Amino acid sequence: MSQKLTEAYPYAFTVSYVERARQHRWRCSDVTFHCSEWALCQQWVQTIREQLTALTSRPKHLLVYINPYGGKQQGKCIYEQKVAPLFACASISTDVIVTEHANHARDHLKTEAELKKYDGVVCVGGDGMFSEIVHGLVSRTQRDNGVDQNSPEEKLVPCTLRIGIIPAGSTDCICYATVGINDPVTSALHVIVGDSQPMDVCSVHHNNTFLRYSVSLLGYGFYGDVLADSERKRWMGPARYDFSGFKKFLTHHHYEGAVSFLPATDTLGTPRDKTRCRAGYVILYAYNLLCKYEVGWGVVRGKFLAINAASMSCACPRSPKGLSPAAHLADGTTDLILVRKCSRFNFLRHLLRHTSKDDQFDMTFVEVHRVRRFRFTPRHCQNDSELDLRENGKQLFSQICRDHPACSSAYSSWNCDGEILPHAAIEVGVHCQLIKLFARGIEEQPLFEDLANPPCAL
Ligand SMILES: Nc1ncnc2c1ncn2[C@@H]1O[C@H](COP(=O)(O)OP(=O)(O)OP(=O)(O)O)[C@@H](O)[C@H]1O
Repeated sequence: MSQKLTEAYPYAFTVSYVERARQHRWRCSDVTFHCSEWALCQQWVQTIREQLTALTSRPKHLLVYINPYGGKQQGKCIYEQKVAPLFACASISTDVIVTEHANHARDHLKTEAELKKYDGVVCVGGDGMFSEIVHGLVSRTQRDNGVDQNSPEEKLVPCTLRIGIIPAGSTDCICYATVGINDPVTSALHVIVGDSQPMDVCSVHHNNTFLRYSVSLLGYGFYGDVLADSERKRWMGPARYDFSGFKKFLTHHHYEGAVSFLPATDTLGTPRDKTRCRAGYVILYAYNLLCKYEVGWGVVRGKFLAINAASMSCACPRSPKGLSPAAHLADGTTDLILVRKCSRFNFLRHLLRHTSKDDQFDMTFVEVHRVRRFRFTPRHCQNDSELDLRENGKQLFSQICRDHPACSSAYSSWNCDGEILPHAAIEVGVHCQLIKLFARGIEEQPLFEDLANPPCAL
């Protein structure tokens, strides 16, 4: 500003606001206003502050957990350099806990954390860290409300606190699927403006015992085998996923069993829709309303190369379409994808379609159902007690099975959001909108960005 103007307008204040950049990235920008009178300047500042304070959706106190070992071990640095200054600028106060061991955040949330003090919980880390927060928060909410998590039929109580993810992991799939990019500044800005994205959570039980929650992928067969194999090759770093994927593709194991499922009604669309779950997608009908239209359980028996349940698209930078491109984040359903035994060539065609425009479900050996609940029972050894694949029993059991001609590779493992489950026989129920994220879903890229997206002050 020229000196003349500065003399005429000596008082100034600066407003920080969110600006949209390319590929769903958000950035913080500033604009400075100049006034001729001090009183007028003060009036503006006070009015803007009052308006911002009146926005109840914006968090004022946050509990932050940082995993210092996630991804490239940059969590602490990312938070301190990129996120903390933005929270300070937006007058958000924080209590920060740097985790000291795995499950530190989960256990702290479950038992000690004074949740009433906060408007939300933020995790700085990857999908594993997010899963810890979900388990801690959901378990705590059920305990506080006297709900028994071990009962598969129990209706779980939704969590009131929203969860923010500051991506600092290796894959950051959940962040990618709910924001459209894994960028710490963008995620921090979604927290600051108080976005809210509800999300479904699947509960996984075995024999009336709670095992885990899942928000993205439950995979038996191919994806379970790849995870189990890659866990034994941690020393290889991220390359282990490619190595184990290739190895398991060549091994080409199939698994026999029965999948029973409760289909969702067609009012919720189908997994083969061309529409995608985007920001602003609203569930028009409450879960209870839909229940009375449910048809009965279906059963599919056979030999499967893969059984996958995708509660979200599972899109990530490696597979931009994801496992189930039309899956919704918060409609109370999961997309059950059954890949029957087929030739290696056909399985490869199916896998390759995840990276192309072609429909990966348009193949005779693939079927997909949008469901609310499902169960899987492996063909061999259907007695539940025999299905305990916990480490101690696993070696002995697989030895017995290998010795039995019909039982060679009878069991795979379930990959539950990147964790291996100890049982093959499981029962899964989807809990509609059990948690909320500081996100808004992936925004459509508008044709005329300036008109469609008015700026939003911090
Ligand atoms: N202080 C800690 N020391 C060791 N492990 C930790 C600590 N804090 C958290 N963890 C565990 O580290 C695991 C991996 O962390 P995180 O998800 O943040 O990173 P990542 O695995 O690199 O990323 P992604 O899950 O996106 O692939 C989590 O399962 C979490 O339980």
